[in-house]
Amino acid sequence: MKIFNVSQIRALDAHTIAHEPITSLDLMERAAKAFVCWYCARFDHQQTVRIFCGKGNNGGDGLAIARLLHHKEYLVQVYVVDYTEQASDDFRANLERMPQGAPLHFIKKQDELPAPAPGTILIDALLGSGLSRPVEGLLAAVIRAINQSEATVLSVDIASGLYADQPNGPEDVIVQPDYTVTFQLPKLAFMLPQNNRFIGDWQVVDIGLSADFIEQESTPYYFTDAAVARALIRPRLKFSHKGTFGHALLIAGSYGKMGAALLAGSACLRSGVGLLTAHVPRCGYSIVQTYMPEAMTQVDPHEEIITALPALEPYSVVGMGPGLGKDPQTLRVLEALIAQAQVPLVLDADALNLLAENPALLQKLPQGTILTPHPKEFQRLAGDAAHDYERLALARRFARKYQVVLCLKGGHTAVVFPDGTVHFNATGNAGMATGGTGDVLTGVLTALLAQKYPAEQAAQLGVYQHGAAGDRAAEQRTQTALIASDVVENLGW
Ligand SMILES: NC(=O)C1=CN([C@@H]2O[C@H](COP(=O)(O)OP(=O)(O)OC[C@H]3O[C@@H](n4cnc5c(N)ncnc54)[C@H](O)[C@@H]3O)[C@@H](O)[C@H]2O)[C@@H](O)CC1
Ligand SMILES: [K+]
Repeated sequence: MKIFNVSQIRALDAHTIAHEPITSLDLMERAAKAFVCWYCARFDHQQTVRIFCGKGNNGGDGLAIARLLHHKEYLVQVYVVDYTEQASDDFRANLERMPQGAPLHFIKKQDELPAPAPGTILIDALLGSGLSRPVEGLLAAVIRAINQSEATVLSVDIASGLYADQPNGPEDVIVQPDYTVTFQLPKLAFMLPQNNRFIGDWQVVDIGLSADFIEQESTPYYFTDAAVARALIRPRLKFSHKGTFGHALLIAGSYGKMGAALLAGSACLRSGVGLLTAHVPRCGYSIVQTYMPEAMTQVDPHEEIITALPALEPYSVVGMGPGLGKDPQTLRVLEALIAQAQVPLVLDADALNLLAENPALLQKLPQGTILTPHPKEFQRLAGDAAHDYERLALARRFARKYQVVLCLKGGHTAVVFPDGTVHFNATGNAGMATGGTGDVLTGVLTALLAQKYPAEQAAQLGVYQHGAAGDRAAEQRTQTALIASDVVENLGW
């Protein structure tokens, strides 16, 4: 799925209106119906709905939603926030369509706001993607009141006050919804952690905007949902043998951190690899042999850390990083690996920290390398960013410059390709913010590269499946109780 900026969204609306063709008013009606369909599947007639409308097209949506819910005999109260003389044509048209007897109120001053009523649902249709400046005055007062109420808050298209494709200021007044129901395509703002409070649980509803336009319009931003991920999966053919699925080498672990090697190794085994060899310090020998009988174990000469690179000939991919530590001898191994590898690499955790401390190595990374930093590791690699939009720009430059695939881990992990395109991931949950889940991801990616998935697709599919396994694990155990080995147990596609 593509993610468009605001001017592309406007062009998409205009193209649909001109070429379907459809009037903008009918398109608004379609959007309102899609919202109402989503709403009626979740909320019953008992709950009063208060709909707050601005005077642009987002407000027009709100009026149309109010009319449709009123006809369905929901208990609707409509509040038009009358902060300006100007109003969009489709807002006016929907105001005229408002049925006689529908409870319609105009708010011109803050003291005309309704008193909070527990148990109501608030629909926020004040401002949508047309936001062009910080919210002030009466609108800001209404947004503050919405945020202070204890009601369930639903934003139409996007939270009022939130920019769809650029950073807000720290003082901006923005609705904090429980849900955002957005039209046709997700917005870039939904992908970024800094907007956490202003998104809620977001859902896309289809309003039939031009598929041709969406297909042809180019964008650097994409969303990897179930359909995209499914299309990436390669079937395991009947006459395949273990050689078909590659032989992975995993260099991981140190004294006290063998768990990281086990998590990465077991995830690799559960992700379809043909053969796995784990290269671990001597202290890890019986640990690995006992916990992962399916893996072969190669021991390092050193008791506690990795100090030697094994011969690379047998392997179709090398994963390095989980639980390594940053000993200078381990750095030598990373240098040798980067110099000698003729196969793709997955570098994670301390391998990334070693890279950050020795940036000359970045230039030498082999084609098809995948790096999997969390935000702190990325900061060490690429430097500071003032906000998430800047971090994203930094990530795109970094991936282009070093021709690597970057998995910037987070709520919607950003998989950045060497061409600078960004593929945000749909799956995963906050239960996965716990030690070891990153090691699991390293194992999954290593297995996919072993199976000859190109690095871009390995990263996109691996990140998706890792998150999907985490979602299944959270369903079984709750997010609170989820641990990294539950993610391994739930891998599989
Ligand atoms: N164009 C279309 O065909 C469709 C538009 N739709 C809706 O239309 C929305 C976009 O509508 P608009 O472009 O009319 O814009 P909005 O409804 O988001 O905003 C209305 C107007 O408010 C003004 N404004 C911007 N920032 C402001 C601020 N901080 N304080 C006060 N006023 C401010 C601007 O002049 C803007 O045009 C979408 O989010 C969506 O909800 C949907 O009906 C689907 C179809
Ligand atoms: K809104």
